[in-house]
Amino acid sequence: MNYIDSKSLYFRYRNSTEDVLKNVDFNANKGEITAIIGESGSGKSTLLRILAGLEVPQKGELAINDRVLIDEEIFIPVEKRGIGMVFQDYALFPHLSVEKNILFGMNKMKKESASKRTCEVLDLVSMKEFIKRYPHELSGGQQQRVALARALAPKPGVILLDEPFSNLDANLQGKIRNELKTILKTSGETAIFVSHDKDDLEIADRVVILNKGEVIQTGTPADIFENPKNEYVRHILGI
Ligand SMILES: Nc1ncnc2c1ncn2[C@@H]1O[C@H](COP(=O)(O)OP(=O)(O)OP(=O)(O)O)[C@@H](O)[C@H]1O
Repeated sequence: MNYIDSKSLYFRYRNSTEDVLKNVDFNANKGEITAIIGESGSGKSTLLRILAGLEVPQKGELAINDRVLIDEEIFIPVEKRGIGMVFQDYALFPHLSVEKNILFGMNKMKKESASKRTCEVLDLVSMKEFIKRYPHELSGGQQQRVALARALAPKPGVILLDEPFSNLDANLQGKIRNELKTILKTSGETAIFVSHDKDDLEIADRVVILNKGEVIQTGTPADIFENPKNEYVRHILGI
């Protein structure tokens, strides 16, 4: 069975008459990086929000590591899923230092272990010397790494990233992309990220292409580049 296993997800926003996700099956293997890619409005962020527990699908099933999070009877809310999240704007607490931002997510852990883990994750993202700084004293790329460290700190098993590269300038994007891959692979987390940029696919083990709320194609980046299913996929890949 897949580490993340979802079946027939349907989702519609409350004030809308249209399904934003239609019959979406989404799977991911343990320790792999999956990219969700598609045009603006195709439902990428909505799918990520459903995996996180921030939105409730009208229909469908979701299990992570054999634990049912959504089915006809069960809905496990966001705070009980233990999933790490990194949002577009990094969402660091501005009034807390880097250290306190990271400790925040480990409030149930013993102080000593939490401090040790904070150093460990800051080391992983090469930000150890910034431990006492505040978010406004960091560049966009550094804030992104702190946000990543915060999400990784409790060892969540699954980490979700919404457009992790979109706020960085083009020069930085390539560098951070490769760093992110190394960090995620070192941590062993199963990672899902949303993107609209085909260049981001180079760090993915698997790709899921969405169009108008439907999964059009899934596979390794090489598979998809070699055998694009239709014109839409070609368009997304820029080929
Ligand atoms: N809160 C909301 N209420 C109603 N409709 C919404 C809401 N949020 C998003 N939508 C609609 O749902 C659809 C999918 O949105 P979503 O944000 O998931 O797309 P996306 O692929 O992530 O887009 P982008 O690349 O622009 O971020 C869009 O048509 C959008 O207008």
